[in-house]
Amino acid sequence: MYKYLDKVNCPEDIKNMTNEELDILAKDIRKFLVKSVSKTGGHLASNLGVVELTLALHKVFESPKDKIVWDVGHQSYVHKILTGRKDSFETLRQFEGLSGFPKEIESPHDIFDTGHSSTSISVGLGIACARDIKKEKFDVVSVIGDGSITGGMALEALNNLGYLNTDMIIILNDNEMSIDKNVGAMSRHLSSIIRNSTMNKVKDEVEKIFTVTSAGNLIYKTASKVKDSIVSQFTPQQCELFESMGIKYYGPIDGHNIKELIEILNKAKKKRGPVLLHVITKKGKGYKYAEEHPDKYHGVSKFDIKEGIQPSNSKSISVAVGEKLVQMSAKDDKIVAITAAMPSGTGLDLFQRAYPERYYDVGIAEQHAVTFSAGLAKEGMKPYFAVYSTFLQRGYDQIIHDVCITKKNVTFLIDRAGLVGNDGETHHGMFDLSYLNIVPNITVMAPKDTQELELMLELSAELNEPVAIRYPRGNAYYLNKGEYKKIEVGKYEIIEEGKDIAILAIGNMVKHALEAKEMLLEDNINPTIINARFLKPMDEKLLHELCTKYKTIVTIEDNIISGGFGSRINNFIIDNNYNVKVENIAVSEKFIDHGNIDSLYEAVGLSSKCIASKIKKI
Ligand SMILES: Cc1ncc(C[n+]2csc(CCOP(=O)(O)OP(=O)(O)O)c2C)c(N)n1
Ligand SMILES: CC(=O)[C@@H](O)[C@H](O)COP(=O)(O)O
Ligand SMILES: [Mg+2]
Repeated sequence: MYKYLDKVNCPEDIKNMTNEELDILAKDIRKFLVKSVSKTGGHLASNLGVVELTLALHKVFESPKDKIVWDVGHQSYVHKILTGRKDSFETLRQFEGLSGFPKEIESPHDIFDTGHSSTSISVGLGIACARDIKKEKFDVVSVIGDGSITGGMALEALNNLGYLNTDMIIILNDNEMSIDKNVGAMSRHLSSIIRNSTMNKVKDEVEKIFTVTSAGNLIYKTASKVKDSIVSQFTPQQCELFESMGIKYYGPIDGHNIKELIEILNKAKKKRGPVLLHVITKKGKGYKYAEEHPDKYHGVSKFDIKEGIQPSNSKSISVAVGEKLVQMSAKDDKIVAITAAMPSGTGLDLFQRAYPERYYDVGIAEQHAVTFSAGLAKEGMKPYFAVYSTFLQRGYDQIIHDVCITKKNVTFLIDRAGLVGNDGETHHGMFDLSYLNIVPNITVMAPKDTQELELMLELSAELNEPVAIRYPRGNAYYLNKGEYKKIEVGKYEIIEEGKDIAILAIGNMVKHALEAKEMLLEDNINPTIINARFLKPMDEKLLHELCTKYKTIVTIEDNIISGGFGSRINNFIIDNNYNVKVENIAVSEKFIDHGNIDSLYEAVGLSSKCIASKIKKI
């Protein structure tokens, strides 16, 4: 099956391989990646794009003495294959299996845990500065994509790096893609460099002349000589973007030419001060479907290699949100939609197609997205910022400072709220109920199912204040339980009457509570099930009734236990001196690993079975 891959178990195994052997190994690795990820799911296109780059890095540098820091880290599978973890790939992103991101606990070669984008230059600079204080000698390389470098943190780090003039190398892996097509002025500038580069110009001339005359050899040597000038003289090319910050720019460099990469990296090692290598790669390289659709093959579930990803007939909650927002926008031309580089993930790609003039993809820039939305609201627009819960953490100060203090009319569509599963601790949206609980002036709601989510979207359109609607990752689902009519702010819903115990479940935990009730009925326990639609404002009237009528109150939330929905109910009970027993069922105060969502719910005690057994114990 593989010519060389079976002999490679650590970076030392490739040190003496020739470029031709490395090219064959690259083919092996691509075959392995497609085969393995098609079985487990994971990030495919980004990894296919960095095979030669990763081989060259491990050929030239001595990891882990030299530090290679991967930005986001979704493209670190090749790095993991080369550093002794090839045989664990069938456990990729599974519960207690290999992580899909760099993990310090997994290998000394994983220098720093990543998952959120744009952190690698800050990390690299910190490591390099510590190295210099300790007067140690090793190289620091941060590998960052053209999408991730648009993140504010990366620009802050570049500014500081140029100022400190620290010895470190930045590899800008430019495939002109974020998850979807990359956006922004930086991306446009970098693409213009690629288009105008001598590398491409020479290539075009050679191809043009080569096809016209038979003097191919002569012209071919000329071309390689010109291309070599970037490599041999290693003179920084003009790129104001970085040079103006004191960062020496070299590029564009062919990110699939191992020979060129190794030569350039060896030269970069010898340079003093900050060096940026602009490496051009193709996202999805080597697998036809991924080359043609790098966005669809960015993050994949299991698929058939021959057929490729087949369209699924189930609709995601995000698509339902996108459809509803499009529908609402037909009647309200003040609605504008904002995403931070996640149009397809949040369903806003539907909005972009319907109302391109009222749609903004700001790049991987959540802080900017929040305050940009506040600016839009200032002038009477009705901005909807759709963002994953975990990534909204990046814009937390902006939520307080720019939206809530002056009650700007911004609605946050918080997608991937709660545990997300295979992406693990850097991606679980398990803090938003807590981090919003303490912010004044914002209404926070969570629907029991997708139909109620649409009703909440309709309600948000009538409100003129900060609003957040949080909903989980996954396919649209419909409980057909309880009522589905216009929602009143702060009103919970009694879904099923019972006795002795009142269960207040919020958001997707209503479904788990109803399933748990089915199990409890077998033990003659018949709890009342309340759909606590709002983290805040609370339904105080109903809470007073519940605390008078029931001896035990149970709260359930797909969120960390500290400071979330349950703690809000606890405060109500304490503040009103009710003598009721309270049980908060939530994610305990620790970070939760990756794994499929059902095994995680089981592990943290949020599965309906765990809920039922906890309530039985009460
Ligand atoms: C703060 C943050 N926002 C959004 C994401 C989601 N995300 C993961 S990878 C990615 C695109 C990264 O593009 P690029 O850096 O160019 O890497 P490529 O996949 O093209 O190699 C995005 C937006 C994230 N990981 N972190
Ligand atoms: C690496 C990254 O942050 C994204 O690719 C993320 O993994 C997408 O998550 P979903 O699969 O939930 O859209
Ligand atoms: Mg990219």
